[in-house]
Amino acid sequence: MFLPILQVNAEDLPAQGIVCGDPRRAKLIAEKLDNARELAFSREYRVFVGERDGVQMVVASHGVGSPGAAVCFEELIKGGVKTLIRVGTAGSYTTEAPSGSLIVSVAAAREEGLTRQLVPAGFPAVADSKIVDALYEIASATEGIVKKGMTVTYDAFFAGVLEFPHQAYKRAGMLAVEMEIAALYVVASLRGARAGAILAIDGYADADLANEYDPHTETVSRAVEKEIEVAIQAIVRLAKEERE
Ligand SMILES: O=P(O)(O)O[C@H]1O[C@H](CO)[C@@H](O)[C@H]1O
Ligand SMILES: O=c1cc[nH]c(=O)[nH]1
Repeated sequence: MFLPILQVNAEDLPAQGIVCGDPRRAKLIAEKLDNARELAFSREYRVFVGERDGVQMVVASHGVGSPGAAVCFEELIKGGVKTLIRVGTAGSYTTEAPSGSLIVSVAAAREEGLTRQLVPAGFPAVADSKIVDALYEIASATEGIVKKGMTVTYDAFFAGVLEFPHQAYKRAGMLAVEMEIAALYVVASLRGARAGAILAIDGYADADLANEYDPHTETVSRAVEKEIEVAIQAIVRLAKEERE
């Protein structure tokens, strides 16, 4: 089966993989695998396959925002991918998770437009608990701050004239905001796949992003490197558990 948007043959896809927003990050992840090869680079979707410790995995970029990302998730799952981990960046809601921290998302508030076109408002966007456990356990063995909790998926990045709901979500104890996890969790639930996500914090969500956003600092790069390795190891562990 040919997947027309990713421009990939389903036969080339293994049963598990990693997704991320940035096509350059997809290349960075693929470079950490053995026998990596690029399958396609169409629109924002750059797709590689490679392996670690005998476990094959796909690595695909999904771009910025839930609608485009959902197209990637849908086609990967249609192509036979059953386990997906998002490796992303996010703005923090708490001083306990400053820039460079890692967050494992157990569930996401559906503050985006895509999933309301797929499921009723009460449908939860939740991670697979085995993926959460694997990510959290592996990440906790690394140096630095690692937290596990709920995150928010929001469409708008730069503020307009309306208030963002960040203060309310902060008071409700949510950890961070990004733009695609709710889509990933809902699409995975609907299509019978399992998903999880790990995020590198690149600043505070209530900062003036138009002036202060910088995801390219040394601190963030180190956290992204770390979360990539955590996600690869989690994929290997989960695939090996499946085989047993
Ligand atoms: O680093 P990625 O995976 O792109 O994730 C975050 O960064 C982008 C915003 O700059 C959004 O896609 C957001 O979800
Ligand atoms: O969506 C995002 C991603 C990174 N940092 C943010 O503040 N927001």
